[in-house]
Amino acid sequence: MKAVHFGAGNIGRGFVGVLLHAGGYELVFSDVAAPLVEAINAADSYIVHEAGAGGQDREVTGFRAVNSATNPDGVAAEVASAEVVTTAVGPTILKFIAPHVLAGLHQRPAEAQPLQVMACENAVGATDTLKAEIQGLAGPDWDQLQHRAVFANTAVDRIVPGQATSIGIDVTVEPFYEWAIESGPFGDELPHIPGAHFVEDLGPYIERKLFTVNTGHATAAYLGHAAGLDTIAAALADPSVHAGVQAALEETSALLVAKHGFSNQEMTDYRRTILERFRNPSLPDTTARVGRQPLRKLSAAERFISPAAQAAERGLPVTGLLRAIGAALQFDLPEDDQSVQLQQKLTQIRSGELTAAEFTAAVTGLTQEHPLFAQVVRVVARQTN
Ligand SMILES: NC(=O)c1ccc[n+]([C@@H]2O[C@H](COP(=O)([O-])OP(=O)(O)OC[C@H]3O[C@@H](n4cnc5c(N)ncnc54)[C@H](O)[C@@H]3O)[C@@H](O)[C@H]2O)c1
Ligand SMILES: O=P(O)(O)OC[C@@H](O)[C@@H](O)[C@H](O)[C@H](O)CO
Repeated sequence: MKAVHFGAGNIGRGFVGVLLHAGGYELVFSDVAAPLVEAINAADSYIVHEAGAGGQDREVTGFRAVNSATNPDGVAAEVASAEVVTTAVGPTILKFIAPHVLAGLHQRPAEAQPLQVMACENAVGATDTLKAEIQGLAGPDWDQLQHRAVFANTAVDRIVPGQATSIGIDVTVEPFYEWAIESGPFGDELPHIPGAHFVEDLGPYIERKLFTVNTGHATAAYLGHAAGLDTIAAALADPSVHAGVQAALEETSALLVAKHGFSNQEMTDYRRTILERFRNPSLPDTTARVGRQPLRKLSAAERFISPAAQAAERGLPVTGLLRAIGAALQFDLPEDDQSVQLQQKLTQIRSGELTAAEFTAAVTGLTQEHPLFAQVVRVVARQTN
């Protein structure tokens, strides 16, 4: 059995790769970073260090890497003969993966078992996004190709911070992980991934993950950064940041209870576990990494606006989420392109070239009629006065 995994970065090697290896798949990483591809091909094994209570070292073997920028034909051939394709590249990169999967489907024998495709990104319906990109590129050929693959959405959870270059392709991760995968698309042929759990309805799982782990994480990052703190652990040790994270998460929990029927106790326990994970002293994680790409994080389907919009529609409180959104606007990091773009837009508001309402509509996708719109406009106006 072979799995092609796009994106040999932190979560690719430290989570998806290690579980696919444990499931018995031969691993083919595909990436565009030439030094990384070379380093993977120069190694016979790498170690995933689980840092923290109960953590173990796990060895991954049986892998190689193909550079999709310089060898797209090689990647297509690997996809054509694989059982599984996974991605961990970031939701905005999926459109660049689509041509490679499509080329592989073209070459795949029509009688082969359908390729099992799963995008492992922090986004609702990431595999659907990838499928739509592939289908769009295929055009009329899709009628004939669509039977050659099945597409399942997933929710992945494991904190994998930025890695020290000194450890090569080894990866330091937290011991905790969760991988929930939609079962329906596979019929009786589930992929063999030990530790993953297959669920009929992924909706509650992905929203609970994105609106708790990622909302809490991003709130800690933005409030922490605004307070001049560089690590997530330091941010959570600050009473004001901690209170801000608690407030935002109590609001998203209230939404998840109302929408998906989780119990209050379940959500209290889930939040407690997550805060302990964020504080893991063995896992240095930075406000820069967790806050990366603030424009993505402030977009409509993401960890702040989506839960806040849904809460506002139900008349639930959003004060904590609005404070987090205000802190996100202060994320000013020259090495992060989206932070630079965000600060440029805020400068345009200060100079009168853009209004707070125009900014809110463009960045969050909210319309003027939405019950959250005016509240976000006020936050933006406060940050730019
Ligand atoms: N790190 C985490 O804690 C974590 C946890 C859960 C989910 N995720 C999600 O996993 C995804 C990846 O995050 P990460 O932290 O591993 O990032 P990362 O930057 O460490 O890894 C991304 C990799 O994708 C590669 N890449 C970029 N463009 C590519 C392309 N066109 N083709 C192939 N490879 C390409 C990059 O070179 C890099 O190696 C994101 O969607 C993230 O939200 C991350
Ligand atoms: O990867 P992002 O940029 O969507 O979010 C940053 C972190 O919150 C994220 O990578 C978490 O570490 C991860 O989602 C934990 O499962």
